[in-house]
Amino acid sequence: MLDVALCVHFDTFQLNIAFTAQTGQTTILLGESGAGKSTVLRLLAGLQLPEQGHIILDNVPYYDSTRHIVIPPQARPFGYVFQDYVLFPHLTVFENIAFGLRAQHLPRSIIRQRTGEALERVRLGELASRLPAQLSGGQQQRVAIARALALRPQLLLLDEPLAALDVQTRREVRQELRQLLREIAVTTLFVTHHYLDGLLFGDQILVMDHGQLIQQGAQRELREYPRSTYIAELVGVNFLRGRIIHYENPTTCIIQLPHGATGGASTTVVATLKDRAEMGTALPEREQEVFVVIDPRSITLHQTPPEGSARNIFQGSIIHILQVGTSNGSHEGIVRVSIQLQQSDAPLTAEITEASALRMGLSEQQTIYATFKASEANAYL
Ligand SMILES: Nc1ncnc2c1ncn2[C@@H]1O[C@H](COP(=O)(O)OP(=O)(O)OP(=O)(O)O)[C@@H](O)[C@H]1O
Repeated sequence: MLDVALCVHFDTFQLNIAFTAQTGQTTILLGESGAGKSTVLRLLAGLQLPEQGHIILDNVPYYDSTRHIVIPPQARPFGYVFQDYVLFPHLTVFENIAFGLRAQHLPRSIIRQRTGEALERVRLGELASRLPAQLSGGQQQRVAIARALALRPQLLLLDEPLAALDVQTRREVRQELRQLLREIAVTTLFVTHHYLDGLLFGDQILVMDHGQLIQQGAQRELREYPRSTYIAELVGVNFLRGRIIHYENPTTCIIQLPHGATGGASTTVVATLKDRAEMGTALPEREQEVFVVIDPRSITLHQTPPEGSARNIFQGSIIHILQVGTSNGSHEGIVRVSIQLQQSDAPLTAEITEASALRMGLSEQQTIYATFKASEANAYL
């Protein structure tokens, strides 16, 4: 197991993070630029020293402030793949990969064997004598990974491994990398600001903001129970906060949304306490603050005041309409329609098919009604 606790500060930036990861698991470190993700990798690699904490991998301490243990970077069995790969331009692919092994003064036969293995592992055997400038971005990334793997690391640190690639290559390399990480089964910490990477790679996702861990869990937990607007935006769901003012029955409650900063009138949402309905968890007190999540696919749009069974009806105007590709398993185009609600400051986003958007003739600034059922609004503590 990897057991990490790190504390450091620079001027006004304070980093404070603790987590564990199972051996062989990939952990995604997700956060905006400046959240402190690369600092965590540098601290782990020993390129920077924390002020306090510990780094313990499979019961071996590499840093422990209370026991005064500081193992230097070169003695840590950690492979580090930098964001821009940092390949030596004058060395061939083979020599780039062999570099770390040569630095360890290993016998030539061992260097040849391990470099060969790493080349095969990333399927670059045929390009061994090329220079980095003669490789595509995706191939350069594989050289950087092979260089780390040749050292047989027990922990792999990947800093935004897909960031330097264009969109198309990124898509292809993402799949390749996923396969590779599965095959090598080395404990991996994968830094990214792309939620999609988290979805594909992460056994667990750690979300960082301003040097702190703001949520931790599997992707499903983040999507179903986001604990901040930032996470909800990353995973693409609607997120509201409010107070329970009334219970209609033990699982359905009415939630008062706060008055918005720009003076929007407060309003209410009828929601379901999903955990209570499914797992019988305790009933939150009245006046208790809760979060509410609504999947954008559960929101229906209407041009005129709707009639029907939906308990939640909001009027608003369309802020923007965004094409987001096709839905799973179908070739139908999907659009996300963001609405500024009249009754509240919270925006609401609906995901509908392109065909329905066209049929309704949706355009920005247009007045629209959004509805969703109480059973589609999930409230949780
Ligand atoms: N050695 C240092 N001295 C002073 N400030 C630093 C140092 N290293 C990092 N910082 C600051 O710490 C904060 C976190 O930086 P870090 O590079 O870890 O963020 P990040 O989440 O990896 O962002 P990005 O994705 O842009 O690389 C930033 O505000 C940065 O300016």
